Amino acid sequence: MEYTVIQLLWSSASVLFMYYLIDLLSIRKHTGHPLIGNSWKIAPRLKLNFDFFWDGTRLLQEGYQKARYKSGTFQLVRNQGNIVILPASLLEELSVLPSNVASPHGALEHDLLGSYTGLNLILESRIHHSIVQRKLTPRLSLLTPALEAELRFALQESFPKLQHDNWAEFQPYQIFGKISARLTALFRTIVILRILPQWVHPLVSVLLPSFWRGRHYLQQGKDVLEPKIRELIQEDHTSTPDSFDPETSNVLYWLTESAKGADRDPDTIAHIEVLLALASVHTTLLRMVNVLYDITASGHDLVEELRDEVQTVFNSEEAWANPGSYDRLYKLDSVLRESQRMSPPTTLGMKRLFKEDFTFSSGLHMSKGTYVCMPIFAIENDPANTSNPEQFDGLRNYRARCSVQVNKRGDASADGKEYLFSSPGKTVLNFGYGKSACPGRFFASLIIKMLFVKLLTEYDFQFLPGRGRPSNLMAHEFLFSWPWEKMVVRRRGKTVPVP
Ligand code: HEM
Repeated sequence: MEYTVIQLLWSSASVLFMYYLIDLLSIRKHTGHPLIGNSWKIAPRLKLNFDFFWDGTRLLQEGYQKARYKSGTFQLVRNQGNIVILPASLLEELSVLPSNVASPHGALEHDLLGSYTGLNLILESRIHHSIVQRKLTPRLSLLTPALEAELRFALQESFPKLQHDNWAEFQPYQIFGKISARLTALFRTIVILRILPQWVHPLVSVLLPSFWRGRHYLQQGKDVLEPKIRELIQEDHTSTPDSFDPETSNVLYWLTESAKGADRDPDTIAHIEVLLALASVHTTLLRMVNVLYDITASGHDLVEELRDEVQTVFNSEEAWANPGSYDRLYKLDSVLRESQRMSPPTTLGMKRLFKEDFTFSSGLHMSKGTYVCMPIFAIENDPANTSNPEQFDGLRNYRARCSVQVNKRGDASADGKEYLFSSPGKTVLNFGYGKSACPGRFFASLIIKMLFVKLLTEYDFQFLPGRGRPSNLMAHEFLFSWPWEKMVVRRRGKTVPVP
């Protein structure tokens, strides 16, 4: 009996040792790209993954600084496999590679642990991208009045008992994220699973409450949406592109209308609708919370400057009736972009999975199956690209935009558009770059501005006594705001008449 136990222990130890050796070999699989953060040469993947989880931003900065003067690439280790970080000089070439060579969705599915979170559907369908690009964005001005009404209602519900001059505690994340709170359960599953080795995912995922909550919300979403989708499929409607109809101007309607072939199925359409909410809600919520923190931390002068801008732009009933007025809030737009520079949803971007071998024009070779990305936070916050990067300067982009207009007066194309929140640039990659850049960025820009027009004109905000700007939390490359952080708010006495 004792002999059997010892034998069992030896066998288990041998299996673990073999696993460790194989793992160690696989860690060094992309020769030619230096491993960053690997002070201990025989560190197991679990430790290297944990280092990245805990200290990712610093490791990426370190790799970026070292790589700039060497081959330009470096490598980090995750449980899901190694990632190769490419230099910014390859941006143009990478961004035009077709998805059968370097797939953004292959990388995203890999990243978000698709099979455990239900996000693998993005690989099978492209409809979520085209809906936002072709149906939502062209209709933004038609949708603006309805969005304003929705926002007014939501704010009334959230801050119901505020009196002028009475400060009240509130939780920005909870209020801004009422609708999104349920879906963040999917994100929690991703973060927890990514700490653990890949082979334990099938077991651990089913033990995570967030996994079941995510599944439950996905199922709940589907249960609510499916009967309506079935009805829409049967009725075979077409929406009117140039007028707003509260019944038909919505994503569900557009999805049903556009879905063809295998996509034209209630389960698939409902799944896509829920995933779209996930793509949009978490990212916009993070921006709303962080812009409020950044504006409050900047102090009275910035707040007043933004209020003056709102007053100047929305100076008449016609201005309020014109959805394009939000596009003229250049100072607020600048704050949004600056806030996203300092606290982006992720510090890595331009993620691609190579589907076949490929050699860049520089001679850099990528073998099939290589996961690549760019250190977008490190690139944007390099002093060579942004002066005083550690300082939040809300009007930085506004001034840059104005100076382009002044210096290139007479050149109609020099409108400084490249400094707008929704404009990706070679060193500003938070929305991606090129043809696969986020199609929802114009919508995000509009709704965040709408919210801040209301907040700035109708409310005053402060941090709790003795507290400064709340810090964000980082896990791997992802940024999170503490959901229960509190601030104080009061209703303003004198307000711009907001409809
Ligand atoms: C501040 C808010 C947002 C940020 C920072 C953001 C960021 C991103 C990024 C980095 C990508 C990947 C681009 C690439 O592969 O190069 C992306 C894709 C996408 N985003 Fe956004 N996004 C935001 C808001 C939204 C909103 C509001 C919507 C929907 C209305 C949306 C819908 C999408 C869709 C459909 C994709 C494409 C996914 C795919 O191709 O599979 N996003 N976004």
